[in-house]
Amino acid sequence: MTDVQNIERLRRIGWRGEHLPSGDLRLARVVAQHRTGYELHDGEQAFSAQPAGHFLKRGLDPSERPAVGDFVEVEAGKPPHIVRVLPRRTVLSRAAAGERYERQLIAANIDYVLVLTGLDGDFNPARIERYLSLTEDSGAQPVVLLSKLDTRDDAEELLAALRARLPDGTPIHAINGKEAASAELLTKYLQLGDSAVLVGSSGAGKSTLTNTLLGVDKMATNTVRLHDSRGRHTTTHRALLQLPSGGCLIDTPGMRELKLTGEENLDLFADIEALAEQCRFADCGHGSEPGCAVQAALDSGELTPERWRNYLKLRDEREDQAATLEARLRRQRGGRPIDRPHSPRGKRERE
Ligand SMILES: Nc1nc2c(ncn2[C@@H]2O[C@H](COP(=O)(O)OP(=O)(O)OP(=O)(O)O)[C@@H](O)[C@H]2O)c(=O)[nH]1
Ligand SMILES: [Zn+2]
Repeated sequence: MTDVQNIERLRRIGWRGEHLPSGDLRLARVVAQHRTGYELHDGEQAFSAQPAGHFLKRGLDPSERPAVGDFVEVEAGKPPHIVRVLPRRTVLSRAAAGERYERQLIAANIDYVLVLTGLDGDFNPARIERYLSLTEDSGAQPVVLLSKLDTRDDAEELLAALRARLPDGTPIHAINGKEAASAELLTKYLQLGDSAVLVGSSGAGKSTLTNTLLGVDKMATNTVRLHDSRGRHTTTHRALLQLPSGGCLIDTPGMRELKLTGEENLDLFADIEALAEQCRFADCGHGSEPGCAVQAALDSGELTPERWRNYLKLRDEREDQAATLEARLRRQRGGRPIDRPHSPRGKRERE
């Protein structure tokens, strides 16, 4: 049973609701997801749990299953069972890699998405924009982190270029993830009751930074290892850790593919969309049409070709994904998938 005291402890690991579970149910947070089940924490102790049968139903949208960061109701038993996922404050998701369209939850109930990129060969502003587009609908605040500040002398220039490229007000911090003093400035995002998820490609320095923030080599020594049926090691999928500063940090494994879900607005590129609105032709292809505002901005240098290319790439991907999502939803509703009608092309002059 979860009582008022337990609620206070849960607040220390990010719980914001007023909800008290009924009867014998207990409230807990999902801290890790393994192939064989979940690891939960109730603010006092960790314990393992299995999802109730209804979460395993075929065809269930994966986003309806418990994910790291979720607050869940648990029924006592051996093992305990997760019976309900409580409404999420925020949620970060992506489309899973692979043929089939599937929305995959990265983390739930997070306040900040820490987008980590190394200032070494990993540095790639287009990838940062991709991460920021995914973050846009999450409800959480993105924070851009650049690690490996110690590895280059021209970091200031890279930073200035990135600041100019990203929307005003996007927090950007460059750090040496190996040094506590350098990572210290991140504790403002990691106070008691705060939750943050750390994302970035493999090798960006996520584990290094996590260890530095923990102050001990916890990831290396405390990584839960499970044997799968073939006897190989499988490490935890994702894990939520409480840091000395009080906040909870969700570390994610490097994600090779980060597809948009199709629901993004691409707010990051609102200025480009506004530009395109000013072209003489409503359906301007932004090639060699007369009166093209995009070409004019490219010519004047107001818009850089890299940013324009990345916008087109993300926009096309979003559109493809949105069409796939629509078809999938239609199939789920029992209807036949219908191709989206193509809009008639041809030049129409704006009124
Ligand atoms: N010089 C320097 N090296 C760093 C820094 N951060 C990480 N590294 C190094 O970069 C390499 C990769 O770091 P990891 O922390 O393992 O990267 P990761 O993001 O956890 O990678 P995955 O576990 O594959 O997702 C390691 O050799 C780290 O020592 C930094 O700020 N400065
Ligand atoms: Zn145009």
